[in-house]
Amino acid sequence: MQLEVKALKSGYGKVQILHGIDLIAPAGEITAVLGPNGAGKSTLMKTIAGHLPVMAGEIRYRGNSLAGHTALSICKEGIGYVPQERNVFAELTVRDNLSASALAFEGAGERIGEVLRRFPILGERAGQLASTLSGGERQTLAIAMALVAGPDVLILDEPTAGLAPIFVDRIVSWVRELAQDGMGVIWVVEQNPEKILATSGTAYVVDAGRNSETMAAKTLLEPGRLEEVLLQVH
Ligand SMILES: Nc1ncnc2c1ncn2[C@@H]1O[C@H](COP(=O)(O)OP(=O)(O)OP(=O)(O)O)[C@@H](O)[C@H]1O
Repeated sequence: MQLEVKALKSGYGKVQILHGIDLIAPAGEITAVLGPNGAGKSTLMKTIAGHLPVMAGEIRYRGNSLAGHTALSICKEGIGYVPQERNVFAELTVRDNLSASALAFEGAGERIGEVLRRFPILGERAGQLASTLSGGERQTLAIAMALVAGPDVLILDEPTAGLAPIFVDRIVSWVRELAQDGMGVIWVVEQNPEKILATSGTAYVVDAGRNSETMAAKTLLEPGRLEEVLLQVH
């Protein structure tokens, strides 16, 4: 069971940003996506999640094409998406954020307790407004909200950007556990990608809306390799 993107073109209105992206995200693996600012990484994630229309190409999951599906139906197919920004309801409590996320999904209410146990940091703050959470706590809540829907694939857009190292470690290890349990994960990596690259399968480098290079993620940990790959794209 894998998610497959083929020759994907997409953008905003008439402005085309992706010019034919290929990517495969297998179950049970973390697939890393990296590239310079403005390369189109978030645009790719938004398109897979159904927040932007497919202009051309394909997104296939479980043998079905997802093109033309709404964001909600893609979520119901089992693809969870945690956007980079505005990913929680600030004026709701932690528990109400999880309940809101559960509304559209059968059986999701029961997963709230499970998620609160998996993330004790949220269990302790269940009655607290999301606006009062730290950056790391908020990001944990955003991931937990996606998990309440019971996804098989999780798309994380720079989930550890700007977080304290302790939260980076926690989130990396939670996500690693999810992948070990069989979930497919697409992780858009940020400036300090070593921790996630060390535990990822394939890394896709994107530049100017196109695939630039694809390699085993661990090879990017060789001295100087990451800089080399990212510099080449300029
Ligand atoms: N809502 C929008 N309307 C028009 N253009 C947009 C919109 N959002 C992003 N873009 C443009 O699309 C291009 C790709 O942006 P995108 O956010 O996908 O890049 P990215 O690789 O995720 O960058 P970053 O690493 O900075 O997050 C950029 O040129 C950006 O200005």
